[in-house]
Amino acid sequence: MKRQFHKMHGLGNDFVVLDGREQPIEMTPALAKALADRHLGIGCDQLILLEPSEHADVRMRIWNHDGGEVESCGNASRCVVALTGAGTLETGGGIVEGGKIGAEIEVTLPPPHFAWDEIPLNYPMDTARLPLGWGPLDHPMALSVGNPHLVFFVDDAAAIDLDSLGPSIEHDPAFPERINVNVASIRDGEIHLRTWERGAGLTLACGTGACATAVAAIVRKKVASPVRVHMRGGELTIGWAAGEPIRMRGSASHVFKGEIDLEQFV
Ligand SMILES: N[C@H](CCC[C@H](N)C(=O)O)C(=O)O
Repeated sequence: MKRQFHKMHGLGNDFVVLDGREQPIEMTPALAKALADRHLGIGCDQLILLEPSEHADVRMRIWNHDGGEVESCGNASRCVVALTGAGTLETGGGIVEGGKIGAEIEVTLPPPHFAWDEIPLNYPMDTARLPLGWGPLDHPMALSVGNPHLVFFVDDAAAIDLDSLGPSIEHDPAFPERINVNVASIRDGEIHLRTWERGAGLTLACGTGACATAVAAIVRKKVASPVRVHMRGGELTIGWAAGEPIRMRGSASHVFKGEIDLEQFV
C-alpha cells in the first residue's frame, strides 16, 4: 500500500519521515534498512516513524541506516518539531521538548547520564576519562544523551582517519550496544566536530553528537555554555549546565514529499 513520506535533513544529516499516527505502519529492521538504502530505496541516514503517544504530542521512533532501532536523534527531533508543530516528542531516550525560535528550531534533551551502566559500558570504568585508546585517539569521555557517545578531544579533528578508526571503536567489545564516536577540536572557544555514527557511519552532522561533545567540553572546562558546534553540514548552538537538560538550536529542512509502496520491500 502506498504511503506518503517526507524527505528532510538537519544540517545534511538526512531522514525519511513516515507518519503512522492515523494509519499504523509496521516497521521492521529489514524495511527500515531497505527504505534507507541509497540505491534500492529512498535513501537516508535514519528512518523516522511517527506514532501516537500517551506521554507527548507524538512518539518518534528512529532506525539507523543499518536497520537498528535506537533511542535518540537530535537532528531528526528538530525536523519532527518543524514538520508537525509538536511541542513534546516521546523517544527511547526520554521526552524531548521543542519549539520554533525565529527560523530555527530549539529542542531540549533530558539531562545526560555519566554512569558506566547507563551509557552502557560492558564493565565499570572512569567514564570521565576512559582508560582506553585506539591509535591516535585515547582517554575519551563516555556519556549518554539518550544514546551512547564517546567524545575524543584532539588538536585537529580533520586530520583523524575516522573512516578507518570509527568502525573498530563503534564495535569494540567495551560497548555492548555499540557507540557513536565523536572527534572534536576546540578553536576560539568553539567546537569543530566530526562524528562516526553508530549504524550510519560518517554523517554531515550529528545532533546528539554535538550535544554529547558540548557537555564533555563544558565538563572538562574547555568551553563555556552556550557553545557553537561546527560540523561539515553546518552549525548548532548547544547550552548546558550540570544537572540540567541539554538545549540544542539549529535548522531543520524539508526537501520534498513523495509516496512509496512499502509492500515492494517485504
Ligand atoms: N546514530 C545514532 C542515532 C542518530 C543520531 C544522529 N543522527 C543525531 O542527529 O543525533 C545512534 O545510533 O545512536
